[in-house]
Amino acid sequence: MSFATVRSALIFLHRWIGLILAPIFLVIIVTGAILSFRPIVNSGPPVARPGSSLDVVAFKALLGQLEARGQFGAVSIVDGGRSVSVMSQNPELGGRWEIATGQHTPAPAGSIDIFRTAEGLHKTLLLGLGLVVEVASFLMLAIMVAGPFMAWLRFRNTLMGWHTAVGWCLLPLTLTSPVTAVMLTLGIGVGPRPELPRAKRPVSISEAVTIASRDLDTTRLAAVRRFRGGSVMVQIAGDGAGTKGGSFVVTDAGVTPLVGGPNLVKQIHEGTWGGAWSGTLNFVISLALLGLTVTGFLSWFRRWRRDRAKTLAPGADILVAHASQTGRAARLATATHEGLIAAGEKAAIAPIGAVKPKDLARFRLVLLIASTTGEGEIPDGARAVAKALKPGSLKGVRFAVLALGDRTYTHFCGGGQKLRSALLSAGAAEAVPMWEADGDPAATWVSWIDGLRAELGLTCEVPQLPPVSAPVALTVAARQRLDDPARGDTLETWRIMLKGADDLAFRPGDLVRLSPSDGEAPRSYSVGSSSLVDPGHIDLTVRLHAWNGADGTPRMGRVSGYLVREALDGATIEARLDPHPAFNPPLDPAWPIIMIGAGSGIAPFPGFITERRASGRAGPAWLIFGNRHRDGDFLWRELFEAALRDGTLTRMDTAFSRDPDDGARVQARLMENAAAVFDWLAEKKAVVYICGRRAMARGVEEAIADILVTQGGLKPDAARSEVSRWLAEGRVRMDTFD
Ligand SMILES: Cc1cc2nc3c(=O)[nH]c(=O)nc-3n(C[C@H](O)[C@H](O)[C@H](O)COP(=O)(O)O)c2cc1C
Repeated sequence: MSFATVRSALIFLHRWIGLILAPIFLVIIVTGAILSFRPIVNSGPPVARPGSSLDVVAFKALLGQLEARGQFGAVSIVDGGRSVSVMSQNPELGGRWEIATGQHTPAPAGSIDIFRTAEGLHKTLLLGLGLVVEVASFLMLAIMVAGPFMAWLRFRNTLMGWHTAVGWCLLPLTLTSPVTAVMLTLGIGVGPRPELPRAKRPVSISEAVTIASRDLDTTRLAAVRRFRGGSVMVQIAGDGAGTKGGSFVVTDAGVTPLVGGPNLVKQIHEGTWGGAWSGTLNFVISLALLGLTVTGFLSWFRRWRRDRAKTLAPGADILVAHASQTGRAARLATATHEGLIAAGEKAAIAPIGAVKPKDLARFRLVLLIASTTGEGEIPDGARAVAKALKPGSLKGVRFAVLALGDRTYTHFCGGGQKLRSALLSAGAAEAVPMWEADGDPAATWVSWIDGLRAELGLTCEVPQLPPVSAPVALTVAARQRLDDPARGDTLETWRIMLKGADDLAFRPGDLVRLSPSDGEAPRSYSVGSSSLVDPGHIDLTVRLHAWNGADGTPRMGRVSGYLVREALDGATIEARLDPHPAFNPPLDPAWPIIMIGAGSGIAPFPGFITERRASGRAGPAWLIFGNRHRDGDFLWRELFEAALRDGTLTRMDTAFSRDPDDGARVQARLMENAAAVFDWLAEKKAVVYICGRRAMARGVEEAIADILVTQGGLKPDAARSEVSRWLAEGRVRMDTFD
């Protein structure tokens, strides 16, 4: 059995035992805290009554009267021997009695002996449930011992952070209470009980005083109370001058001194071994235990509430799901959902990657709009879905797919096809055949909805769709080589600044799509500027795609070759400007972000920085950039260094894979800074933007999952599905290319 398996079993037990027994733990801990005051309150000098003596005859007469009236459990001599304090539930007996006159001062109405009540609750829950308390002590000890195996000690100012820190740092202290409780239950360290003479019949308190008078100086009587097996315990006070007091057990057969050294385990448990200060220590322990119970419960409750909030619209029976890379499928799904709701259907909407398979199975109909990315691949946020669906898990679910694609790619609508196969393998039934949209999907989408209405009897109002992307004519306004060719093996990369005829609306991360006239696949370039700062210019970072053909002749990518070699200053470029909301920076510039870019994947981030700086209230931002050489291709170096100086960037790390003194890639930089990355992810709730080659993005995704394992204590599977969920929900965003 691996450590991870043991650990997850411990986590499970810790959580569920803690939760189920929380009410009992709370009773035991709170009453323990109250009882810890007993040694503090009672820490005066030991019972001794110098000089005074009790009028035993009058005392016995009073006892006789009291016994005639009813039951009572204990009597103590107070007021220098002039009065007795009687403990009884019966208000006619409880309170003070003057011995000489027999005058009764009842205990104030409603008064309860707080320590006795607390003790009753602490030991038996006041319901005779001593066994439950004993079992709870064992389980409390077990979950406390399991605690440190669940998370390493790290200080974080969160509920769980405090829970872990208190659990770790005060462990030796907090363990004392349950350990001594368990020892007392098991009789460890308790020592043999004194042999007591057997009582033939129970004795009353007054009888016991009479029997005790034969052997003991009862004028120094301090207290008398009922004891085990029908006996009575008598406490005799010392005289403060040599004659010691003591406790004696009285039966009908005679008087036996209660001997035996102090029971250390009991004293530790009760905090009586050092008087007031050991009581105070016990109080601190109780507070720590209380803190652990409350913080543990509250963090579970918060997580439970968060998970519940994530449950898709509970009454819905139709799910409009989307798998979208650049936002089109998501926009169409939103419009579909709005149309269904407007027509009175009960529908929910979600990115399919964010829906758990068991939640998917809840819907009678799933309408999936899925695009394709890469070479016929499923969009990043939905990639995990295909793997997560188990055969047969979607029996009874019907689905319909609208696949978005572009026929200029080899694997037309490959993403939609793969997701369709995954749904079929999971046992879902296809309600209508899959539709495929080429290019702008608006018209196909409308026909698809018509088909759903006709074939499935769905009602759906089709809203007017805004155009997906706008054709624009852009002029090359300026060009600047970003790498340093003098360094040899850098990759030729250019900043190309484009200008529109009019002001344009765009955000960093949007895409400028260029379609070569010869039918080759279109290429999209990330916008590295923001119209919120300068609506007149679009900045691109373009790497020349160059290689040697089979015959050794140098070749160039159609689009990048055109941009870098042919479209010189003043040239006009026909393009489309595609919004890419999935890769725009957060609208709130104060939101923390981590930007990870490698090579020309840095393209959108100059725009992120510029937009956040212009807002005047940029939150924490961390850039991790990788390329070949620090000297040759640290793209946009001046801009980022200036951003570090002015605070727009909080932190910058670089990885130069071909520098002898570095050699690392961005993934390695993440792993080296795992604790900080975890802090940004888990505490700052940073959104992660990853831009670059697909392989790099996958490597970063794995590094993040590793960090959740090493820093967050997740199991590898759980960490991977957490990252998939983040991808689907937009906490981790990718803009990748091959
Ligand atoms: C980088 C990239 C790769 C693409 N690869 C394919 C592909 O292999 N097959 C295909 O049919 N469409 C492909 N497309 C086209 C998209 O699927 C299509 O534009 C779709 O409408 C985008 O929808 P989305 O915004 O929801 O991601 C690709 C688009 C981009 C930007």
